[in-house]
Parts: sequence; C-alpha cells; structure tokens
Amino acid sequence: MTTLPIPVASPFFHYHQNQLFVENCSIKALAQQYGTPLFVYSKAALVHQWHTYQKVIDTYPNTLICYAVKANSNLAILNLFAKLGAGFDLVSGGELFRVLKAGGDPAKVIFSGVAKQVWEIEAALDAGIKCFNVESIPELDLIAQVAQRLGKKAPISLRVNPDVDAKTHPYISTGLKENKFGIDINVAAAIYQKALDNPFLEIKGVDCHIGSQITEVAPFVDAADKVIALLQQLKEKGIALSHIDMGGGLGIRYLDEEVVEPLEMVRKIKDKLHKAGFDNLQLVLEPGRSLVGNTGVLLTQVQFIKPTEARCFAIVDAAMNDLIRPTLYDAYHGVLPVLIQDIPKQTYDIVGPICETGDWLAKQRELAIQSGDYLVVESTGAYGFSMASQYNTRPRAAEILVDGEQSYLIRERETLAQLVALEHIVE
Ligand SMILES: Cc1ncc(COP(=O)(O)O)c(C=O)c1O
Ligand SMILES: N[C@@H](CCCC[NH3+])C(=O)O
Repeated sequence: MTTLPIPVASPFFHYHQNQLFVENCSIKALAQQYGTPLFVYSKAALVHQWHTYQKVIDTYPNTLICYAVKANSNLAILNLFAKLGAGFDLVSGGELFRVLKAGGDPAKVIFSGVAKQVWEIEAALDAGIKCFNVESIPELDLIAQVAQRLGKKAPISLRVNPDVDAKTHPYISTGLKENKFGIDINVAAAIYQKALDNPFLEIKGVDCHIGSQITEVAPFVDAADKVIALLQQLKEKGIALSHIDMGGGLGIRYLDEEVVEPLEMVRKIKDKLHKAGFDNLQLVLEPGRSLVGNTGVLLTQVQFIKPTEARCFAIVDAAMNDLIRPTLYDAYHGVLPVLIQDIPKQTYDIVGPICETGDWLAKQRELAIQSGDYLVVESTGAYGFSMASQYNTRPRAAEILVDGEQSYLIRERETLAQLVALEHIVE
C-alpha cells in the first residue's frame, strides 16, 4: 500500500482513490478538458483564506484588508475578493484598471509603489482612491502638482522604511535601509510637515511594508514599534492621522513552514497601538500571498523522461515562463503526481523546455511517474501567473477556477496569433 501524499492546500486539494482532486473535480479530467500547462484555483480555498482575514475584521471592525493585486490579478479573483468586501493594494495604473473592471470599490484602494507616473496619479485621483502610499519627496511633489492641476486634494500616507530585518529571502525583503523602498523613518516627520503645508495634499496615514513570505511575528512587531514612535512624534507636531497601514507579507506553507495567522499578528500590533493610545486609527493590511498562494496549482504534463549520467530529468510542458519563482529565488514548490501509481520511484529534476539552465521547477524529487503523466506544482496561486512571461514565444497558460463540481475558464490560453499581434514588419 502506498501512502498518499497530503497536498499543502489540503483539504481543497486531496487524493481520492489514488487520484488528485480539487474540490469535487478530478484534476486529470481538468487537464484533458483544458489542456496543460494550466493554473487551477479553488474557490473554496480562496474563500477560506479570506475568512482568516475576516476574523481580523470581526475582532477589530476598524480594519481594512486591501488585497495586493500583484499576487494574482485575474479579474475573476479580484471580483471574488471585491464581493467578499476586500479593498485593494495597487502598484500600477494597470492594476487600477483591473480593479475597477472587476468591480472593486475605489474608496478602498491604496496605491503603493516607488515611482507612480503622471497618468497613473491622474487615473487614481479621477477614480477617487482612498490613499497614495508615497515613497519619496519627488514623488510627493509630483502627486501634489498633479492634484493641483486637476483641482483636487490628494490623500496621502508616507511609506516609511523602518530598517527592520524581515528574515526572508533578500530579494523579497523591502524594509531594510539598503532597499529602494519607502522613506527613512528618521526623516519622515519633517516630510509630513512639508505635506501638511501643501494645500493639494491631505495627510491620511502612515504605511510600511517590510517584505514578503515572513513566517514570524517579531519583524511585524519591531516595525510597529518604530511606526508608533513616529506617530508619537507626529502627534507632538499636531499632525493627526486616520490610519496605519502595516502592509502585507505574511508567509504561507510551501514545504513545512509554520505560518502566522493574520489574527495573531494583528493582536500584537493592536496591543501596541492600544498601549500607545492610538486605538482610534484604522488598521489597513495589504496581504497578497497569504490570501492566494495556497489556493492554486500549476498543472503540467510530463513530456519526456530523460535519464543522464548525473541526473534524471522529467521534462514537463510548464516552464520558468509560467512559474519564475524557482529560477528567481531558488524557491521550493511541492510537486505531486495527479495519479498515484504502483511503479518504482525515482529521483527527478522537474524541468521545462526553455533554453536556459535555470529553467527548472523542482529539483531532486522522489516520484513514481512516466511520460504522459500529469503533475501539479503546488502553492502557485500567488506570484505564479502574475509573473509569467512569453519567453521562447510560449503562449501563457490558461487559468481556471473550480467551485465544487464546476470549473470555469477565467483566462483563455494565449494563441500564437495573439503573441505577435502587436508587432510590425518593416517593409
Ligand atoms: C507594497 C506591498 N504591499 C503588499 C505586498 C504583498 O505582499 P505579500 O504577498 O507578501 O502579502 C507587497 C509585496 O511584497 C508590496 O510590495
Ligand atoms: N514576487 C515575489 C514576492 C515579491 C512581492 C512583491 N513585493 C514572490 O514570488 O515571492
């Protein structure tokens, strides 16, 4: 008897009679219906993850959860979160376009990012967003100029860089002095004063986001301590804020990580705010990965098994263009067979067909597989499709959303004609 593996996104992904299912749909049937590579998301898992944040809202009603669109920006997913009551955290005018198209409420939109362009600031002011998270003095000046031209007052927060170690991968750490993000917390008070004196700016809050895939509470608490010290400085200057935005960053289980529940993290921050006398501030959070990461998989088919002297490769039809995280961060993603078979296990490197040595999805995995089999790469609901490219002129994968026995195509597979549609040959 082979023991069945337990998917990290169990029970939404689970084995039944040696076959992998998502909710009530057989993954093999989905592969046959929609083709591969295919991103498969579970609606029940998305709703479940939302509820981990809904608990925060139920406990502390003065909280706004702004889903970080960059994690997974499919319109169907944005629409689902909008219906559940989410706000949105954006980093581009493109993301604003998506959120409005998906039915998001602009009054619950936060606009982050280190360099907003004029057209993006205009679009956000026109839409009537809740707040810009401003990351530098020149950006503050530009936002004020655009607001003046449009005859508006721009709502702003300063994104401060608290110089705390989020203890995560250096590429996804954002709250250290040497990172490009935010304004040095030690000079922020003076910049708030400058904003206060500008009639085209309206100070709303303070923001900090220290990094991603954080699996401890301590870095959030350290950051909160520093932000609270700034709040006290501002209070002394007579500058009152209406919200504090602690960003996103909560990690998920890819392998065996112990993760922090949103409510546990928020309790610690809320206690600090309470002790410092800032209970009145609305708490804003910008979670991305923790809402969507473990709600989806990348479904792929083994094309060839290629044994070499050094390694045995399982060459699959998904590649680094579909999922760049292993290449970019050396990230671990679980790999599961769709069918459990009674054949010998072997150790494989799971690689794609792209002409790069870095084109791998997983290394040294024990699997009982053969060519033609389907595999899923786990935990790919966040920063999977949203970071996909068309490198090697590979159409981007399709995306589906499963709800019970039903599946819905939420993004069609790109066609070759679409890949070249914007190009022109010079006669
Ligand atoms: C400003 C900002 N907010 C929110 C997020 C979402 O982070 P995460 O997906 O780790 O929750 C990010 C990405 O790290 C970000 O840069
Ligand atoms: N894209 C990254 C996280 C960066 C988040 C954006 N600040 C990842 O896949 O883990």
